Amino acid sequence: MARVESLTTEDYRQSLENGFIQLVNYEEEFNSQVSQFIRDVGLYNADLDYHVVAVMGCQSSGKSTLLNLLFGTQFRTMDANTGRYQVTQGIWLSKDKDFPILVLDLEGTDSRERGEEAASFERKSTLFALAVADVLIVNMWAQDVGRYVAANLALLRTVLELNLQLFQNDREHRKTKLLFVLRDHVETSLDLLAKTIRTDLEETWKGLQKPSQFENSTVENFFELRFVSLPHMVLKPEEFKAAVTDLKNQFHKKGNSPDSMFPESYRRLVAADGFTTYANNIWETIRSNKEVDIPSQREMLATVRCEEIADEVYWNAHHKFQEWNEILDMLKRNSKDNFEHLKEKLIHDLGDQSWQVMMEAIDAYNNGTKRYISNVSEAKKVKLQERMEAEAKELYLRQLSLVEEHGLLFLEKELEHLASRATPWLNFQTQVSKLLEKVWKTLRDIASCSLEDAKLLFKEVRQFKEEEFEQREQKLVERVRRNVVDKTTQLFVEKTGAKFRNLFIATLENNPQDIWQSLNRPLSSTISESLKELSTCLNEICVDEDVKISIFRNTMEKFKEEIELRAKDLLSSNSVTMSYLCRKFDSCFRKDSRGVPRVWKPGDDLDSLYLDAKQETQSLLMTLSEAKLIITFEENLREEMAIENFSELLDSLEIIFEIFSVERRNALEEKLEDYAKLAYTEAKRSQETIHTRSQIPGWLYVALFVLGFNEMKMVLRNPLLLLSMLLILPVLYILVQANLHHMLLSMILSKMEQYLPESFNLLQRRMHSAAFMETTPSGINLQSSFDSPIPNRIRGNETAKTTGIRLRKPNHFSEDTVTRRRRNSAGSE
Ligand SMILES: Nc1nc2c(ncn2[C@@H]2O[C@H](COP(=O)(O)OP(=O)(O)OP(=O)(O)O)[C@@H](O)[C@H]2O)c(=O)[nH]1
Repeated sequence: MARVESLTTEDYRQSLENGFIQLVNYEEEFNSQVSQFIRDVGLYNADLDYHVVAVMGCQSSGKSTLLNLLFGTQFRTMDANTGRYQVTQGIWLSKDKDFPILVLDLEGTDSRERGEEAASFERKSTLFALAVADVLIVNMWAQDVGRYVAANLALLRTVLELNLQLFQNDREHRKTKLLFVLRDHVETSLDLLAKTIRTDLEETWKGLQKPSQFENSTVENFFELRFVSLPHMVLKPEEFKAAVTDLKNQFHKKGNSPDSMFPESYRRLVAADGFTTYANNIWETIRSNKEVDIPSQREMLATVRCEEIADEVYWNAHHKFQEWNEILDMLKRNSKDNFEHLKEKLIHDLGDQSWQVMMEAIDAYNNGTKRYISNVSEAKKVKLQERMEAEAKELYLRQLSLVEEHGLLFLEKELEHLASRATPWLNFQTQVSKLLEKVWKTLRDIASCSLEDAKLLFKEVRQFKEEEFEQREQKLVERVRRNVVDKTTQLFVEKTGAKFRNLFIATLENNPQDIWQSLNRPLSSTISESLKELSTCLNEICVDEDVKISIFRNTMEKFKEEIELRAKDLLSSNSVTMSYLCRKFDSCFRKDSRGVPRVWKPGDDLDSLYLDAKQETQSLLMTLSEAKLIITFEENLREEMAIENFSELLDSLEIIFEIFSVERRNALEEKLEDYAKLAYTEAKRSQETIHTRSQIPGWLYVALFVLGFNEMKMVLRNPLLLLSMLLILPVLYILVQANLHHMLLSMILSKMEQYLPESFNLLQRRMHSAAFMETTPSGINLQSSFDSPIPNRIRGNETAKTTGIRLRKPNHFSEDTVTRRRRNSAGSE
């Protein structure tokens, strides 16, 4: 892990204001804010269009002063009045005031402050400067040249040695410009000084142990040597200034001229945005005393930077994907939205748009990584593309899933609505096709891409989702179709059951004895009709042929069950069953062969009729106990139902089931027995009553006439009563002529049966009372042997006057006597 330092915000702000920042501090830590500094000084996007200059030399040799003058930087310099001391510690970074030049100010090589560590830091900082800088300024006092100052010779040896180590594996052999700036130049010609330094360098180079491939190489193979002298800054300030200006101009000269300070071939090929990473890696390698391998460092840089750039462009794309994801989240949350609304809110052309976002990211990546090792950047690009594609596919799939889920919900709701209709089969398949078309259209519209690349990218996802939707949609439709089939079948079963019930009731009423045989034909035609209609409905529901056959099979079974259920239900109540049995018994016993109610005459053979009727009724009970129906189908029915291939399906259908258990049948028989006995008793009594009526003596009629004479007179005198009599008498006459008077009489008598004895008692009482009455003008004397007549009362006299009858009641006439006589009268009857 790299050791890094980080400035406080205030320190960083101050650094930025000053225009320089400490790249490596005294403790050899790399500053993590260098990258931000490069951004803030506007060099981050310079790509390769920038240069790096580093200066090295002895402490307090005017390095910072020179850099400030050449590049307009503001490195701190020593104040001569306070004595010589180390100003620059570590490595400092600044940028040319006007040009894309990064300037590195290195700590003095012979630092007193560092003591024994100075040599070590000198090697590290030199190695670092050689690795990153196109131009390395070697700052020397002119008078030290050729004087074999130990510090200078050591410095040159270090430079050569480290450069060899650094670039030994670099096939490109990027040269470094070594610019010797000879300060306080006074007398010796520059050429002579330069020659001296060159000789020193060559000698040192010869003395170096070189790898075999560089055995015959020279210093010039690795360095371009350039020499500049500056006059004494204090003694010849004007000349110094002019020389500095001249040098400054050389640094700022544009183009690739031979005298240019920054030839193209010297570039370190590190894009500005990767400088910090590169510099950090180099420094960390140096600091940890590992061998710095420039090619691998470049590869490492490419790896790091390509990854950084890939990340950067990925996040840009990701943010766009995220925006779309949020739209989908919102749509998912608002699941109440109906399907039409959903379609409006969905992201249209998501496939194309995602592809464009990815392409923009790839373009940005290509642009950002074009300066890095191509195989590294290509490898990273593949990964970036895969990452974005995965996200785009997920997003695309999410949207299709949303359409799928909402589409299925919509379909389910609409299909349930179709199924819930009173006639669910009606246009079922047509409606289903319309609904499916609607959902499929939305799905396809949303999935569609116009860009060929996008089509290709999302092809698999689209296929997967369409297949999944197809399966789910089919499952749903089949489920609802099954419901509709069940409902339709049930409706037909119930309809057929209801028809059977009516037929059953009608047959029970009319022809109960042959009930099952009588039902066969109408029931066969009812079932055939139902099957035909069901077949038509199934066609509307669009049921497969083989499914249809199984539906017919099931329906036949259901028909059987329904018929059994209906028949049992109809006869489930004993009272209902008894009503049919009683009716049967009555039709045999109480009615004659023409169905006319019998009037029991004395000569009728009640016993035989009773036994026959009972047998007939028991036979009906036996018939009703077990249903035996045989349904036969017409030949052309299979053809009409288009199931010719299933000849066995519409063979005759036998429906056999038990209606009454043995226990229930026994119970019914008992009830029937009771009913028959009662009917027999009634009939017997009725027969006896009629027999009694035929024995009424003739004098009774005379008595009735005499007693009713006054009433007759009253009728004849009253026009209203007379008119009523005139209406009633013809009716009575017709009844007598039609021989219905017996029946009427029988009915009246049977109803009045209980009152007859009382009537006779009353009549006898009247007759006895008549014995106490005076003889009427008509000459009839009803006076009896009673001794004491009833005392005349005003009301009695009045009544006698009105009716012409005078009532006389004996004193000893008591209730006991009436009762005794009623009993006698009833006994004689
Ligand atoms: N004689 C002379 N003095 C100079 C020249 N340039 C700078 N100085 C002075 O030398 C002293 C040191 O200058 P700096 O620029 O701080 O030297 P430095 O090499 O950067 O010092 P460190 O960073 O401490 O290594 C200052 O007092 C400068 O004024 C020059 O060309 N000639």
